[in-house]
Parts: sequence; structure tokens; C-alpha cells
Amino acid sequence: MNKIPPLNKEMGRKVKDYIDTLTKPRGSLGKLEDLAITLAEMTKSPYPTVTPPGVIIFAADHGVAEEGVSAYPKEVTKQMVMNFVRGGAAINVFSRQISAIFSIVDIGVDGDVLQPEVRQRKVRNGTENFLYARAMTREEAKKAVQIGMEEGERLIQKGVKCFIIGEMGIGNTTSSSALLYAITSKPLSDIVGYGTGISEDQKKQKEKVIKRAIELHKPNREDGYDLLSKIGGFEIAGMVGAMLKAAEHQIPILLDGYICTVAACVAKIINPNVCHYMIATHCSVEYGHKIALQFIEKEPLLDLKLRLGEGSGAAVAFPLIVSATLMVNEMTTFSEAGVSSEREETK
Ligand SMILES: Cc1cc2ncn([C@H]3O[C@H](COP(=O)(O)O)[C@@H](O)[C@H]3O)c2cc1C
Ligand SMILES: O=C(O)c1cccnc1
Repeated sequence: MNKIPPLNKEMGRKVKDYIDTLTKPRGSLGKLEDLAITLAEMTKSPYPTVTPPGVIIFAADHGVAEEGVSAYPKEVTKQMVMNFVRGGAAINVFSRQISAIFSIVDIGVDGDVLQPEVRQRKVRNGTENFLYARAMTREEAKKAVQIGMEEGERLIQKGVKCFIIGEMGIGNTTSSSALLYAITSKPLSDIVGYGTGISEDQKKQKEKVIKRAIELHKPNREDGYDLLSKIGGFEIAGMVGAMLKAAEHQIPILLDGYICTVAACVAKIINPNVCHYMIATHCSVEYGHKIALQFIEKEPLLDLKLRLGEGSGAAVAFPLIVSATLMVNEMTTFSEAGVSSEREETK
């Protein structure tokens, strides 16, 4: 197990006191103040920064996509990887907006995208259909998490100061829902959503597939690798690895939507300290997202009715995180500005 340092609460208290000296009514920047304090606790810096951000997208296919659980065909995974290369996907647009260091990792796409922009880290051409067999072996699950760690390390060496971890994989809301069901035992009707936009009948089929898979595999909810190997995906395992690596280096992780947050749940099972370094940026339309957020005990900053993934919501929320850091870095204090501070009788 990798070592993840605790939060530096002392630094948080110092920054809280400092924020109270800035030229604004005490507490008036609300959640931005909480964010600045949390970032100081994570980074151990009184003046935290989150730029440049790193966007890392793990792409892989899912055998269970054969069961008609997605509104789109499996080939879209590979086609979207090519779209990421060309720069036309939502995450490309938002990554450019925030000047992110961008990386695409093929960790298990069914078919090759042999482009210099794509990191060739394939474990296998997609998982097995977990309705009939385990998605991958335990060794493959460990390998995929290890690859996620290495790819995370690579971005850290490039100097990223926060992580946005995205994914692409047709069928991965089914895998994510199976994981969340195995982890929480909440009713399937509260967990399973419409993913890319399936019909009511397809949603019923999706629930049935998940229920049967859990009956077949009986995953151990306390064993992250058992969960990943039986009902997970290579990209989800890669995300888990990148999260563990970021936390080890005390780098904030901006969580995106449903799949990303389910990966965060699995990471928590492997090492609970990883959650200290996570910020939930938004709440997705996918039903299970709320349950996943409860499991890691995080409140989302925004509700933009997104249901895309790729890291898109976290990238869109990134400027808010920057605002929190700029408040501490650039605002003047009451004494510097010659502004009278709060009256004694109010304190
Ligand atoms: C064109 C396109 C681009 C996407 N970008 C992310 N996803 C999202 O949709 C997929 C999950 O939904 P499901 O489980 O229903 O297949 C994932 O690839 C996720 O990243 C996309 C889906 C499509 C079709
Ligand atoms: O919230 C997400 O990440 C999501 C939701 C639906 C489809 N793909 C991704």
C-alpha cells in the first residue's frame, strides 16, 4: 500500500486566520474560503496553487457492452480516442480553456489508435463480459492500477499541480453501477441511470445484468482488487491508480462525474486516506452519483446537469478552484489597505 500523508490541519488553521484578515466581511467568500483552507491542508502551503492542471484520460472497452446496456456501439470508445487526438471532444475544448497539460492513455481499448499523442499502455483489448466471466484477472487489475500510478507520476514530473482524471469507455456506467451496488448494497433503482441516454427497456436490462453479475461473482466489498477484477474496467482501475499517486504526492484531485467518483470509492477501499486529497466538483445527472459521493463523504461544488464524463465537469469547475487560490495569493489585508476591520462588539 502506498503511503498517503495526512492533511496538515495546522496549515489550514493558519490560512483560515489569514483569510479573516483580508479586505472583505469575515466568511463572505463562503465555499471559496473552505476550498482555500482545504487546499492549504492538502498542499501544506499557505499560498496554494493549482496551475498548471493535468488532465489524464484513461480509455478502455467493456465486454458487457454486448448486452445492449449503452445507447452507443462499442466502437465509439476507439473513435473518441481519435477525436481526443484531433482535439475535438468536450474535454479538449475545456482543457485548452484552462491551459491543462493533457494526456490520453489507452489502457484497454479494443483496437489500436497508434498516434504519438496516445500513451500505449493497453492491458488487454477490453474486459470480458462480466455477465458470464470475471472482467479481468486479479493480476490484470493490479497491473492496470499500477499503470494508472505510473501515468500519474509522469504528469507529476511534468509539473502538474492538480489532477483532473477522466475516462472514455462505452458501457462504463454499467461497470460503475455494478461496483457501486457491490460496495453499498443500495437499491439498484437508486443506482442505475440512463448513461448515454438508454431507453426504459434498456435500463431494465442494465439492472438485470448488474444483479445477475453480482450474484455470480459475489465480489468482496472490502477488497478493491476483487471488485475491479470481477466487475470493473481497465480505465476505472487506471483512474484508481492515478488518484492514489496524486494523493501520495499531496496533489489535489478534482473529481468529475459518476464514473470518476465510483473510481474514487474503489480508491477509498484500497486506501481510505486518498479521500483527503479529493474535491468533488459537480453532481452528475446519473442517479448513482449522489450515492458514490455519500460513500466518500464529499459535497459537490456545482450541479450543472452534466452527464458526460471525460473529466469535463472537473475541467469546467477548475476556474473556481483557481479563484479560491487567487483570493489568498492576491487579496490585500485590512492593515495593508488601510481599511477598518470588524468592530470589537461584533466579534
Ligand atoms: C460520443 C460519446 C462521447 C463520450 N464521452 C464520454 N462518454 C461517456 O459515455 C460512456 C458511458 O456511458 P454508457 O455506459 O451509457 O456507455 C463513457 O464512455 C463516458 O465517458 C461518451 C459517450 C459517447 C457516446
Ligand atoms: O457522470 C458521468 O461521468 C457520466 C454520466 C453518463 C455517461 N457518462 C458519464
